Formats: sequence, structure tokens, C-alpha cells
Amino acid sequence: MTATPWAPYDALLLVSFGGPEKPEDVVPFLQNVTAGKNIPVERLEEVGEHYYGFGGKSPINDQNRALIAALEQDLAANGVDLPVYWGNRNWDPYLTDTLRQMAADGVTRVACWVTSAYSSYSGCRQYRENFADAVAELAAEGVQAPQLDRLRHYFNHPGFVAANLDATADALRTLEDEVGAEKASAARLVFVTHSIPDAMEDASGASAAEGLPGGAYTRQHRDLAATIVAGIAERTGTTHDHDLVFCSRSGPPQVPWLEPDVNDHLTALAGEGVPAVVLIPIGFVSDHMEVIYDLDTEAAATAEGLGLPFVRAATAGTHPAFVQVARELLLERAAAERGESPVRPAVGDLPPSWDVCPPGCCANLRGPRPALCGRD
Ligand SMILES: CC1=C(CCC(=O)O)c2cc3nc(cc4[nH]c(cc5[nH]c(cc1n2)c(C)c5CCC(=O)O)c(CCC(=O)O)c4C)C(CCC(=O)O)=C3C
Ligand SMILES: [Fe+2]
Repeated sequence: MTATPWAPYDALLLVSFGGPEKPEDVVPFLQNVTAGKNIPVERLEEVGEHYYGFGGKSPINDQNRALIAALEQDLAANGVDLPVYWGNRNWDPYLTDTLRQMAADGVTRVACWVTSAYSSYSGCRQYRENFADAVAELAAEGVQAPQLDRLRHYFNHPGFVAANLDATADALRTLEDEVGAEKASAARLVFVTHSIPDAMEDASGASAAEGLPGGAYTRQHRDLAATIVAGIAERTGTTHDHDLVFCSRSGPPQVPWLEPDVNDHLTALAGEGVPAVVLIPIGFVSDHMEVIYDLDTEAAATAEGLGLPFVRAATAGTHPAFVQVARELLLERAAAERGESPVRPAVGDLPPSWDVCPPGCCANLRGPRPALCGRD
């Protein structure tokens, strides 16, 4: 019998952050997210209000349900006969419960697709620590969890690039309808991602053992931003000026986080006489609370107050090119695990990211903890 193209995998696992579903969930959810972290209580109250403002429900779980439905369709349409599971870090369905179910279903080895495209403690190692914790918890129950392989970071995968490029082009067309071709062609493309502490940025992708310098988080975002700007120039003939800015800063004020903040930046752009802005939330794969509150509510109000025309581009969501990324990465990794040398598509100036993280990469700044899917 010949191996299937997806051997040795017998499942795909969507790994995500989780979010509250109703008002009573908000406080316990925030406690899960911030356990052991130095987040001021005022900041937590403020973020709680963002959730209550949307009925106590984060959009993230429904986004993931829609993504899973799209993944199941995509796999079936392409003859890949694998079940899709879903496990979160901070809310039901929790990773541990999902792995317990997978073990009961007889799953032995699973490709894990994380809803975070870039290197950072939050988007990389913290999930790998969550894997180690969940596997250990099940072992203590006498349950052998399936083997977990984390699919590579996909910020520069052609499918993720295509979804974000399409969204940027659509947003520019919307802007043109609103303000006319002249202003739209002079619009600034403002790429936005989640701010992180400077120290987390310095540790992102860094490996002393392998001489890797860190700073991968912003390097990866800048690479994708440049690719999108070039793609827009190819489509429209206009090379827009662009910036990378940050949203959703938390932590104590004395701890430095990546800047500029999106609101400060919009103010600066209006001061420079920039006629319009397209905001492109490349840091988020779907419309998370950060997108619907920090961008669509807060940053939109800032732009409105400045009289600065502003359109927010869509997130990758269930764009078919994005949905396909999971299947392509799973088949790529499966081939590699079978000892073949698959093509590893990547667009831009950076190489495809690694399958297995180098020692120490995206370090936990509170000290080392067990983590899977890495060589440490
Ligand atoms: C890089 C990054 C991503 C992208 C990569 C990834 O996906 O991981 C991300 C995603 C998300 N962050 C989310 C929510 C929150 N993040 C918080 C806190 C923090 N985020 C951080 C970074 C990131 N966060 C950091 C450095 C902190 C400080 C505490 C710490 O060191 O961990 C807090 C606490 C309150 C606050 O301080 O804001 C909340 C509520 C949600 C769910 C949204 C929804 O409900 O739709 C999602 C997808
Ligand atoms: Fe966060």
C-alpha cells in the first residue's frame, strides 16, 4: 500500500487564542489570559469594557467556527481525508480537552495550524508551551496524547499574502469610491499589528545557539507589508508610501512596547497632510476584538476626529487563498516528515520559516518552561 499524501498525519488541529462567548465569561477569560502577567488592573477593566460593549462576546470563536467549516470543505474538495479539530489557549474548547478527545478517537499524529502568522512568544512559543502543558496533563490522567507538529509560520506563504493583497486592493477601491481617484492614489497604506514589549520583539526568532539575532516579529511584518505594496503597484501602477504601526498595547506604562501607536500615527499623518489612509491589519488573521474595537471603533474615531478619510482592509478570515494555506502546509510538512524534499513556497525577501523551532527561539522572558515543537 502506498502512503497517502497526508501520511503520517491523521488529523489537522486549528490552534487559537479563544475568547468569551457571553458576559459571564469575560472576567474568567481575562484571568486566563493574564495569569502570571504584569497587566495593570485598570487596563484589564478597560479591556473588559471592550468585550461588554459587544455583548460580552468576542468575534474570535465564530470566526474560527467559520474557518473550520471552510477548512473541512477545502480538504474534502481536494481529496484530503482528514478530520479537523479545534483547541484554544484561553477558552473552551481548551486544547487539553481537544487532545483528550483526539486520543479517544484514535488520532496519533496531528498537524497543528496556529491562528498567528508570525514569530513571537505570544504567537509561537506560548502555544508550544501550551502543547507541553496539555500533553503533560493528559499523561497524568494516563492518556497518551497524539504527537503534535506545529506547521511553520505563514506570514510569507503565497496564500496568506494573496488574501491580504486582495483585501488591500478592495479597500483602496472602496476609498476611491469615497474620496475619488486622486486622493486614493495618494493614500498612505498603514499596516497594523499587535504591539508587544520591546523585549519580546528582541527575543522573537532569536536563537543564541544558532546565531539568529531576533527581531523576527517586525522583520516578518515589514516583509509582508513590502510585498503587498509591490503587489498593489503591479495592479494599479501606484507605489504607495507605507508604514508599520501597532495597536492594543498593554502592560505597565514604564515597560517599552513597539511604537508608534496607530492613533498617534494617524494624528501625525493628518498633520503631514496625507489625504487618506488604508489601514491593513496584517497582524490578525480574522476580525478579533482588537480589530473590531481598537481599529474599527477607536482608530476609526481618531481618523473621524481628524477629518482623515479611512478604510480598514478585511482580515484573511475565510478567504479561499488563506484557507488553502493549512492544506498546503500540512501536505508540505507531511512530505518532509516522510523524508521527501517538498517545495516550500514563500513570497518576499525572507525565506520560508522553519518546521521545528531553533533552541531558545521566541524565549519566555519569565524563564524557560517545557515547550514542544522545538529543538530545546
Ligand atoms: C502578539 C499578540 C497576538 C497575535 C498573536 C496571537 O494570536 O497570539 C495576540 C492575540 C490576541 N490577544 C487577544 C486578547 C488579549 N491579549 C492580551 C494581552 C496581550 N497580548 C499580547 C500579544 C498578542 N496578542 C501581549 C504581549 C499581551 C500582554 C500579556 C502577555 O504578555 O501575554 C489581553 C489582556 C488584556 C490586555 O492587556 O490587552 C487580551 C484580552 C486575542 C483575543 C481577541 C478576541 O477576543 O477577539 C488575540 C487573538
Ligand atoms: Fe493579545
